Amino acid sequence: MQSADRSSLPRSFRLIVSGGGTGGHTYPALTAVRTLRDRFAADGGTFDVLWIGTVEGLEARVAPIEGIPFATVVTGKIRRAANPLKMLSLANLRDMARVPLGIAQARKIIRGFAPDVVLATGGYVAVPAGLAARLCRVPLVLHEQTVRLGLANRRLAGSAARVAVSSESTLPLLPESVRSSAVVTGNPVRPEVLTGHPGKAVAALGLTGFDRRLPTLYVTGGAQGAQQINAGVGDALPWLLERVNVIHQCGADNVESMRRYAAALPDALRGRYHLTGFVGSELPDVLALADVVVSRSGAGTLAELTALGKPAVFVPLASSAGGEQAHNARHLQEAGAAVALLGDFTAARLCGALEPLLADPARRARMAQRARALGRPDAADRLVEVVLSAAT
Ligand SMILES: CC(=O)N[C@H]1[C@@H](OP(=O)(O)OP(=O)(O)OC[C@H]2O[C@@H](n3ccc(=O)[nH]c3=O)[C@H](O)[C@@H]2O)O[C@H](CO)[C@@H](O)[C@@H]1O
Repeated sequence: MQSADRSSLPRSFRLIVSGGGTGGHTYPALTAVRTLRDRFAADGGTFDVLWIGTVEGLEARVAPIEGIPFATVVTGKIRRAANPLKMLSLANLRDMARVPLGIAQARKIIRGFAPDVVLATGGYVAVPAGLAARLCRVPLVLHEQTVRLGLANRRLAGSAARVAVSSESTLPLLPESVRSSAVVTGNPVRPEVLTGHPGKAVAALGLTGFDRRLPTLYVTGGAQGAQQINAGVGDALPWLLERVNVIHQCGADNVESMRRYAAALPDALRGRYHLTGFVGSELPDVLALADVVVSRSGAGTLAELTALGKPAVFVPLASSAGGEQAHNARHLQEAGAAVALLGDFTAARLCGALEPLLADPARRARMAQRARALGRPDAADRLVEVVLSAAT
């Protein structure tokens, strides 16, 4: 894939970025900030940035680690319901009432910082920040990770100067008024995710019991872990560990319950199983070590696995907005880039999907190649071009 054409940079640029809650919204924002920072540093220009997030979102932990100044606003979590009347629950009404306060807080922050552009990457916090950008007449750029616009971006689309989307298939789904300003950038992936080293994962995680003659499977349920995947993998462990080493990211709250599966394993197999709540800075190395991945099909994970070219078995979260994860998984399956386990998930179905992949390295290689063809390693460059071009 061709890399994005680079425009010449202004002498200085001030950006407010807002988005977060989960990794899916936080990491694209972080990657865009880092990309701009690097480009201005290389060019000798000045780049100032401020992140507007919530106290409880992942962004509140990520921004300080990266040295990004961080300001908080309150916001409301709007809970979806099939019946519109149920949207008027007490919790929703209380949360909706918090949005105007969040807008007022964000407006004050934007006035004080005077950014050239506000970039919003979704999540509840993006709503007050995006609406305040419009009130302050600052150009607003939206980035959407998923195929269908998320709730926050749907609310903000009418206020945006530019909308950056991750997939061509999003374009026909956009409101007509937004389509003309939309650009397909892809979903930015943190660069370090692409440069992991298998040997470092072995050393960092102490995988001394792994049998290096066998392939390695990485199981991930997203940052919180997925109980559905955990139960299926737990039941399948004796079968799996005869054929593959397993790194299982199960969510911090699920480690104790998963330990009982490990305890029941024969001694000969136990060393091939590594259980962890969350994979932190060693994620790139774990991905590099993995020959096959079993995962939820959230947009962030998908962007990473396609950029790397990893054969995957997806177990979509059935309750994701508009069935978005099932749509993602199906899309990759149709391209021959993954297997999608839609509907009931059982250990037997998981083993059935994995068996041909574990047994046949050539089959894995073909799937990896098709996955890589869907990856967009230059998405961050493309997104920052859109951000820079939105400045008036
Ligand atoms: C439950 C829900 O609403 N999920 C949505 C959420 O996904 P969510 O943020 O939960 O999941 P994503 O797959 O988008 O991103 C997860 C990110 O966390 C990282 N990670 C995960 C586990 C771990 O141990 N360490 C780690 O670093 C992954 O590598 C990835 O970068 O936002 C996505 C993007 O809008 C949507 O597509 C998902 O449907």
